[in-house]
Amino acid sequence: MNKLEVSNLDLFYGENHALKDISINIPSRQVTALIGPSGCGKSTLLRTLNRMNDLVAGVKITGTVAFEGEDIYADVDVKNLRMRVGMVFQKPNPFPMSIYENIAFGLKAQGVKDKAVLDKVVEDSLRGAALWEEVKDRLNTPAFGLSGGQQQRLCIARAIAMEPEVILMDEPTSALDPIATHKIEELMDELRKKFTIVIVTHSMNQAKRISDRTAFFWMGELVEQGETHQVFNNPQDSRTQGYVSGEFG
Ligand SMILES: Nc1ncnc2c1ncn2[C@@H]1O[C@H](COP(=O)(O)OP(=O)(O)OP(=O)(O)O)[C@@H](O)[C@H]1O
Repeated sequence: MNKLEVSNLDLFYGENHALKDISINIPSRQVTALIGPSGCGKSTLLRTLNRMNDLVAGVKITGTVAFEGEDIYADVDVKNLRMRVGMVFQKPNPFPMSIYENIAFGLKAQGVKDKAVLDKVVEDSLRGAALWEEVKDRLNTPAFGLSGGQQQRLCIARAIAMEPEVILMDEPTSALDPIATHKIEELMDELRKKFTIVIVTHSMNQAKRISDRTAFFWMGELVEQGETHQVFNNPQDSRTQGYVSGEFG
């Protein structure tokens, strides 16, 4: 089943035609990787999936993005959409508060006050992000005291706490060292059991290691998409072939 279906999507930043007639299906509970050279539109596409581009002045979008069959650019509650389609950014961005409060923040904003409920969500989310064991004895200390890799897992835990259906990840490991990157990649195997994941990555090895499907972008076009092993081992388009073999990009 497809969680998201993008059809004939065009996006302009003013005069810049950044996405050209994109159609792509994102299957449930799989990891879909978006790859391609810098500026080809990967992050732009990612941001259209929960309407983050709405925040950019002068953006024009045509085509449809259906989430569970419903067009998210029609009359939808955008706040609710962003809860169901969460996001993890390139640079870890914990809130300037304790580890506990980082996770509890979203629920508290929704009016949840019961300490037992909050405690459980905090623990479950930190376990889900493979961070619990490292932080369980210092939940009330500032999140900024964590390492970069731990901060990124905290941001994943914060996303999980809202029980999203989809998690969008924009180069989530590009600011991390290889060991922290490895931890996040290991975590993906657990996350894909519960969530649909779309990840932008510059690392072809990362896409190969963690994704089920890969889509290759080139100058705003979606050139090729398919099962990851097929896109890397038997690309159909010469531009994909050139990119995955490291000839350019
Ligand atoms: N907020 C914005 N306002 C105007 N133009 C933008 C904005 N964000 C991206 N663009 C332009 O849209 C095009 C696609 O950019 P995008 O960031 O989606 O590419 P990308 O493939 O994610 O690149 P990178 O790998 O470098 O992050 C580029 O020409 C970029 O300059």
